[in-house]
Amino acid sequence: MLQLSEFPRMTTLASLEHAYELCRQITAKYAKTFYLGTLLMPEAKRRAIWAIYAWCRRTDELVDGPAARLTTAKTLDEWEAQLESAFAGNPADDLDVALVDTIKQFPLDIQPFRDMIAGQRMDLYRSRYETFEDLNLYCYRVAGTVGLMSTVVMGVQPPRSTTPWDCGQSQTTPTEEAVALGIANQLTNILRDVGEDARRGRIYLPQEELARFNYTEQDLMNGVVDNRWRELMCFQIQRARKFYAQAEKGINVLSEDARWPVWAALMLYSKILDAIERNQYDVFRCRAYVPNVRKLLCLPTALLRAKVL
Ligand SMILES: CC(C)=CCC/C(C)=C/CC/C(C)=C/CC/C(C)=C/[C@@H]1[C@@H](COP(=O)(O)OP(=O)(O)O)[C@]1(C)CC/C=C(\C)CC/C=C(\C)CCC=C(C)C
Ligand SMILES: Nc1ncnc2c1ncn2[C@@H]1O[C@H](COP(=O)(O)OP(=O)(O)OP(=O)(O)O)[C@@H](O)[C@H]1O
Ligand SMILES: [Mn+2]
Repeated sequence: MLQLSEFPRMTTLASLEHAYELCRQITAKYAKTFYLGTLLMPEAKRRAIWAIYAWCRRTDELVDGPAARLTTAKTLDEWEAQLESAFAGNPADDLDVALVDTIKQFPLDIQPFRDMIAGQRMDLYRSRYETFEDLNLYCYRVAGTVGLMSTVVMGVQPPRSTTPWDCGQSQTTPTEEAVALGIANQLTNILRDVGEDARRGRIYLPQEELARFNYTEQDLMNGVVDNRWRELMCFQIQRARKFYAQAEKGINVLSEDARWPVWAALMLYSKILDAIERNQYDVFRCRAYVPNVRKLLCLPTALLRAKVL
């Protein structure tokens, strides 16, 4: 379990190489889309993203994984204490060895990590969201934060269009765009998993919006796909796309070597929305996914966008 031991450590921790390898394996296993993106990055950044991914995944698993029913507020407090230790340079386990190294290599701020834990706390106590404002806060916490963490690792660089006399000016980090991509991804994830989540008692779609489209919780539980549902989904998809569009504007401010992976991740994840439309919004009976060939076919376009946009 994730409990911090009160006793001095008796076992030795993994080597740095092994710790990063474990993080790589977790990313490759759980997130094919993001893993593909990380393979397009230089080694040092890629390893750091794997370490962050492994930490985010572990945080998510506490409330979403197979042992989630054992998770209490205290578990999350202990997890936060373990995070504080990592930021103080003390790894509590093998995966933390990589995280501690990543924290040394990149100027990461602890706040987005804390905010993500706060997002998982919401999942522990909350299963309904009244307005989009409420849902937006949840999305910032569980996913916008990933954008903030990743941006620090990827770094910024002035866009190519910058005139020579601008050189040397400090580049502002595209914080809002990074958060927007996290939110876009999370909204996509919510739309794809609507049926699965409802069966687990969680409804992320704002209550206010269900009511506006005259679609009830009971309809959701029964997987009703009719005009009310299609119009509701169409509205949700348009909103997610606005967040993707906002995120796109920040990509050319990132370091050149990060632009291709981020374009790739953005394009691949947003294609899940296209898949939902192709399935005529029936997220209850058909899982919306992007086939591997389609993912690969996206890569040259993503590269082109990274080079010219
Ligand atoms: C290529 C790259 C830089 C990727 C970042 C990878 C990373 C560190 C991901 C962490 C994801 C994670 C485990 C988050 C925990 C909470 C959670 C589950 C969020 C959902 C992710 C989906 O993951 P999952 O594997 O569960 O998906 P499936 O359900 O299995 O399909 C989320 C949807 C959120 C993911 C959010 C991001 C990856 C943020 C992206 C933003 C950036 C990389 C910033 C880019 C910068 C600019 C300026 C645009
Ligand atoms: N190329 C595919 N062919 C057939 N089924 C697929 C394919 N991709 C995904 N699926 C189905 O969707 C499930 C999970 O897909 P999902 O889209 O979450 O992929 P993933 O591997 O978790 O990567 P990511 O979430 O990062 O896109 C698979 O277990 C499978 O049922
Ligand atoms: Mn997945």
